[in-house]
Amino acid sequence: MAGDNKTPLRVLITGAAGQIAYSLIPLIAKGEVFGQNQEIILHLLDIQPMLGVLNGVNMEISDCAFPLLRNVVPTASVEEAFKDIDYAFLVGAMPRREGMERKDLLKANVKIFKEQGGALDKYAKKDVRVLVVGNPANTNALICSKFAPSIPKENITAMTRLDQNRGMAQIADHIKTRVQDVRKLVIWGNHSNTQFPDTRFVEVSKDGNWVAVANVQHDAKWLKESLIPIVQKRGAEVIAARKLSSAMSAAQAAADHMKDWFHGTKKDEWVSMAVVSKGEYGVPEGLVFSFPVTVANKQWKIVPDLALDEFAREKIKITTTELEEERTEASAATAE
Ligand SMILES: NC(=O)c1ccc[n+]([C@@H]2O[C@H](COP(=O)([O-])OP(=O)(O)OC[C@H]3O[C@@H](n4cnc5c(N)ncnc54)[C@H](O)[C@@H]3O)[C@@H](O)[C@H]2O)c1
Ligand SMILES: O=C(O)CC[C@H](O)C(=O)O
Repeated sequence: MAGDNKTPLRVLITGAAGQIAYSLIPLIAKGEVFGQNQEIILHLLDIQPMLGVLNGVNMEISDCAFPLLRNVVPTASVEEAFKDIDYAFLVGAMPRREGMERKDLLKANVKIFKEQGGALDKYAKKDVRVLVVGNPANTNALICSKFAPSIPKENITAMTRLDQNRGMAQIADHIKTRVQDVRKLVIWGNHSNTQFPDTRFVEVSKDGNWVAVANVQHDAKWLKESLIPIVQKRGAEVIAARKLSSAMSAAQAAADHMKDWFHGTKKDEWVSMAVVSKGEYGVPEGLVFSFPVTVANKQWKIVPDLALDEFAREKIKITTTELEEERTEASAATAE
């Protein structure tokens, strides 16, 4: 039976009246993140002017009759939203629209994450695990963590899983296989167009064995050069086509990120998560940077000792520089 013998998890989604939340709520409520035996209490935060819309979303949640959903707390109160939460999806922030620069978002959005960092610190459980989705996600996570000193920095992560999923789907399509037969694509750095989708470790399942992509029929130049800008620019391409930021795929990626953090990664599987750097691979300490990780017992661990060639080092430097610049801008914006 759904939820047997388990205390319900309190799961917060911010930006709950928005596009991404609309796709994310059913994934969580159906047990696709925390499992089919785990009851959930959903905390749904949005801003006061959106409470009418949030009420409509809540009516639809009720009409879905989700067996695992014990309760819903729709609110515009930060205190009520963050109270005793176990997991948080911090989605609520302004998305970029056509014609806007990504940097336009930074000033407005980091202030939200300063406030929500404070709320995590004050109201959430001390072992709360947080995924920041709202852009600029890496730097928002850094700011959130700065204002939540009582929460372990390892517990505040940002999302680059959408970039990983995009890249894996592109590779599967290119070499004409199934996406589940591709693994170990690594996203390094920022969730932005400076990110480095690194295909050097990609493996493909062939006749029941995992083999290096180099050993299967593929176009090496496409894999090394063309895939990178395709993944880097995919978000902008979706905005141009939809006139709205990606939402269904972002929700799926958020669910994938949290599911792997909660349940752990499969043997020999790597996933990309933006996590606090302790200097790994020469990335300055404190930046929230996307690395390949494995997860066990709800703890992520950066995959160690991967060789970086000149090409990789150069790409990692570009995205590192952008994140350092964002950190400086965000610190100034949140000091105001
Ligand atoms: N990391 C990623 O891969 C990724 C992918 C797609 C989108 N995003 C980002 O996710 C964010 C949300 O996108 P969306 O399409 O859902 O946007 P949306 O505009 O549809 O929804 C955002 C919601 O957040 C709410 N909000 C604003 N300020 C808030 C606050 N202080 N507290 C709580 N809620 C607040 C808004 O009222 C709105 O309902 C954007 O910043 C977008 O750029 C990130
Ligand atoms: O604003 C952007 O360029 C990207 C929006 C979103 O993060 C995505 O990757 O789809």
